[in-house]
Amino acid sequence: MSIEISGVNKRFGDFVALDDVSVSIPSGKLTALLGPSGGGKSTLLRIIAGLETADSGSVEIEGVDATKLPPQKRNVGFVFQHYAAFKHLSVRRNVAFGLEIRKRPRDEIRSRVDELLKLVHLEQFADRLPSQLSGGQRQRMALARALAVQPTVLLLDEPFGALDAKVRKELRDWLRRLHDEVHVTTVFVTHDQEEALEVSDGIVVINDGRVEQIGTPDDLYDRPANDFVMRFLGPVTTLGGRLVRPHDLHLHPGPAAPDDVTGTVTRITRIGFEMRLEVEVDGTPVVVTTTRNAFLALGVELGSTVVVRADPDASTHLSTVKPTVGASPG
Ligand SMILES: Nc1ncnc2c1ncn2[C@@H]1O[C@H](COP(=O)(O)OP(=O)(O)OP(=O)(O)O)[C@@H](O)[C@H]1O
Repeated sequence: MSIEISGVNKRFGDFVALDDVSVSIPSGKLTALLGPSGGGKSTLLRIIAGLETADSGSVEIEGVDATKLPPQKRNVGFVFQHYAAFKHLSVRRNVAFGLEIRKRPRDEIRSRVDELLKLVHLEQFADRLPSQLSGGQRQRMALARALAVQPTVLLLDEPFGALDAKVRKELRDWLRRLHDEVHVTTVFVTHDQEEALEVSDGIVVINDGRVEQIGTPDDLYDRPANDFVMRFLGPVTTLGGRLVRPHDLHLHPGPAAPDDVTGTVTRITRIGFEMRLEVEVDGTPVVVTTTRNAFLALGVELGSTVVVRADPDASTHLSTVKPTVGASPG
């Protein structure tokens, strides 16, 4: 294990930001800290970086007790959402900065920076100023700069948070490919479940200062530990007091077997290749998503009576809150 966080507590005044957090983050992997805003993700990342100190507990990085080490002695690279570049320095000089202050030989700096600019696909922009780059290019420059000094650990705090959806998605694919090339232990903070599911090897779900679950994207999606994780990781709907994913529900034309749940189709929406149907069951709307072909084969329309059945392999959770209209999130 590369980063061992044990029993970390952090308060800001009376407010408990982290409550007895213990997490093992494996070497060479891309790990997401995922959770809602204010849950404590950034605080945990900053404690790993040494930018914040824990009230109690310890942080070990590659076998070294880093709990009391200042940030510069932890050998971590850091990239924030709003990256502070040196405005008057070229992209090349920005990337070279860490190597220059470490007084590395000029030739070494040049070849290392060339290599990094190639890695982040910014070779042709080496002589531009940061202001002449797009937001996505600037974040790539920030990553190159953080990687320049060969950190043991790369820490990214919502690195693509300020970018528009399309660029975010491109950069997320790019980060995954970059990681497959360099394999540096990387921890990144995100509140976007899709980003975490798509990019990471492992996910730590953090909410209200506590770890809700740790696992692979598949573990979390298919076997959520509780209804919070189930809700946070993808769309859910409620059927018979249990949370279930709308795509794990199937509709069948009647008549029903004795145990079947029947309802009336009250809404039909087409979302791209998918169909989203609301079926009112005992006065509560249940959301079912299906493919367009399956929908057409079913031959239902508004007002049709249908049977709603959950896939026998579906993961479900007892709902601890009152059913709400529609699926959430997404
Ligand atoms: N320096 C500070 N002083 C006081 N409160 C703080 C400080 N830093 C963070 N907090 C509080 O601690 C809580 C956790 O903040 P943190 O930034 O870790 O959350 P987060 O999960 O990263 O959320 P976000 O995605 O919004 O950044 C928040 O309620 C925040 O207001």
